[in-house]
Amino acid sequence: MVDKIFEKSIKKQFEFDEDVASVFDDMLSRSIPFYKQMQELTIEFALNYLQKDDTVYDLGCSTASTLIELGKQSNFDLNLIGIDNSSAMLSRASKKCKAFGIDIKLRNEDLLDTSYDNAKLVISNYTLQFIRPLQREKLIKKIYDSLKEDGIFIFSEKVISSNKVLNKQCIDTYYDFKKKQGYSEYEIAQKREALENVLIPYTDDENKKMILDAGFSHCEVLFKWVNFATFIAIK
Ligand SMILES: C[S@@+](CC[C@H](N)C(=O)[O-])C[C@H]1O[C@@H](n2cnc3c(N)ncnc32)[C@H](O)[C@@H]1O
Ligand SMILES: O=C(O)C(=O)C[C@]1(C(=O)O)C=C[C@@H](O)C=C1
Repeated sequence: MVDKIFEKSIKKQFEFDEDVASVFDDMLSRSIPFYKQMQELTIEFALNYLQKDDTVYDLGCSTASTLIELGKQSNFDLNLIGIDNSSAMLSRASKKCKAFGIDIKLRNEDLLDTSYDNAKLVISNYTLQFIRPLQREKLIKKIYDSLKEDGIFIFSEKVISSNKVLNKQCIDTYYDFKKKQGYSEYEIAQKREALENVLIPYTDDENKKMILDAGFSHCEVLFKWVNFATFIAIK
């Protein structure tokens, strides 16, 4: 279904409810520049590290697109686990898993309250930005602790620049991208307002610092378009 959520006046903050879930795949493909390419890179790099029966978590898996694609592209069995606290997202994820015949354990849990064990790889694309900063640091530590010794964490985030002028240019360029994807100025403004204080982006350096502070030995940017970045961290 086509994303028309912000065509009408919205009075509440952004949430991953039934309305958003029903258009989510279209929303992501039109709101995140190079979303498909970022997902392909996530999978390509994931497969560099994975072996038969490894455990992979996708934190904030939404409709399970990434795990389904990973399951399709892997030549061996993996223990795939998707976690999300939106039942609307997970009911779509479950239908897609059945349709594609991919075995994924879907867990309806809050990322902050659950535990992850024996992970070889943790993926979290465009989800940490929705976790409050103090909780976010704790979550990263939990991810670090859950990873095996040679574990990998791949994550993507909307980012900001610490240079005010450049930051404004990045936001303008992003809104031009959205206009080219068919979103009106009104829809863009409405969504910006709904996301205020809900989506809290860090700079690239803040993301890297948070990762290294948690104990990871290495972190770098794998892919970046203006204000959207994919990082890889090595335990
Ligand atoms: C932008 S979407 C992620 C997109 C997805 N990773 C992908 O690449 O298709 C963010 C997801 O995180 C979930 N989420 C946000 N906060 C959460 C939390 N505290 N616990 C569990 N899931 C959460 C939302 O329900 C939503 O499905
Ligand atoms: O549309 C925006 O302004 C965005 O920031 C895109 C974004 C994201 O980065 O997660 C915001 C909310 C939706 O989950 C989909 C995409």
